[in-house]
Amino acid sequence: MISTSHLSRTFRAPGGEEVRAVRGIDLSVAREETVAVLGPNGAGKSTLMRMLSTLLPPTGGTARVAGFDVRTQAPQVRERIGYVGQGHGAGHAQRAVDEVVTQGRIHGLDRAAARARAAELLAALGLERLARRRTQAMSGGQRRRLDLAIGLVHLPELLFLDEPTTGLDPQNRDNLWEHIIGMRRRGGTTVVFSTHYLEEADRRADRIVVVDHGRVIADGTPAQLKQRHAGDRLTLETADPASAERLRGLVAAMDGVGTVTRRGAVVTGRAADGRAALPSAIVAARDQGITVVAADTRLPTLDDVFLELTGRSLRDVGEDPATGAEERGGPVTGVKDREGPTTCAEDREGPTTCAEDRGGPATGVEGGDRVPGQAA
Ligand SMILES: Nc1ncnc2c1ncn2[C@@H]1O[C@H](COP(=O)(O)OP(=O)(O)OP(=O)(O)O)[C@@H](O)[C@H]1O
Repeated sequence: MISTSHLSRTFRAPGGEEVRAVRGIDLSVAREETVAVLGPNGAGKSTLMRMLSTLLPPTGGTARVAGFDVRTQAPQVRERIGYVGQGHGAGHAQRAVDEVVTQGRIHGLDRAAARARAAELLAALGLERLARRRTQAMSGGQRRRLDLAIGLVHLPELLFLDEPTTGLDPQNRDNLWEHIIGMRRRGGTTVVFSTHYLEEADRRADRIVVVDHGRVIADGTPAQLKQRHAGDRLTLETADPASAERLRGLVAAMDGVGTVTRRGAVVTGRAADGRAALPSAIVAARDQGITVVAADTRLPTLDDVFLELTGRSLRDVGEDPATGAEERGGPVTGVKDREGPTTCAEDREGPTTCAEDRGGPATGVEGGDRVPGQAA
């Protein structure tokens, strides 16, 4: 469904400085796969997805999406994909339901089908009661859900979702995923999404691609990545820091154990097989007269993988999914500052013309992050 070769994108910042946002990515995604793209802020995730969605022309390499070249066959690609970016896709003045119906009509649905589909989506995303509200009077989280309805209206073969659940409360996250899973089941939709919520990637993705500094640094199923890059976690607690320091030395010398650290009276380490290493560590401690007061081994999490790969924890840059974000009110769903001013003449029924100040001319709705009139 997606195949890229050395795909690259370099931006030229106003001072002439080159920003190599994506540096030669080779990626393939099979039909019906759900792939999460993870990476720290500024890693190149959005740039990659925007190139694959034809919103941004690559400056190097090639990409084929749904069988077509993103550079030379953009209209064919657009007919087959849905893209929900980080900016708002909805306009300002229309009522929510009309936004979705209009987009459905652009994609070739007749009025009745577009209305039926809009009603289904608004219900699935918890917007039923807001269907007649004007978008400018909706909260950030409500608009985010409307953006998703707009991106899903034409049942695309391939769906790109750039941080789709940022700004949604836990219930709406679940509603959204239930809807996506239903689409997948019914129509075999392929899904590529980025997220800062590792737990979401772990739970929803068949495969995870970790991007950093514009390159793919890991690619595999969640289980493979945990196995390859993290190893089991060992934790042993002693009665005091001095004995913990002695225990740290013992554990570090054990076969199949690495990265052993101590904090206070607690020693932690990585083990290829935690269940085998834990009893050995306890026996080694006992033989040296060290009392272990608590011991534990657990499977690695994606956070461990991420830390191992990038030296950073995604918890530092993402938000806690459990807290929900609608009430926070921050511009989590807005277009990022660095996008700078984008001039777009938006004509909802016709083609959209945009001039992107830094990235050269684009044919997409840059500011609104909507793939324009695919089926027009
Ligand atoms: N239009 C632009 N002009 C100049 N630099 C840009 C532009 N768009 C993106 N960049 C730069 O390219 C790099 C990759 O940005 P990108 O938005 O792809 O990262 P990301 O992984 O999606 O980050 P985030 O998690 O914060 O959304 C960053 O250094 C960013 O500042």
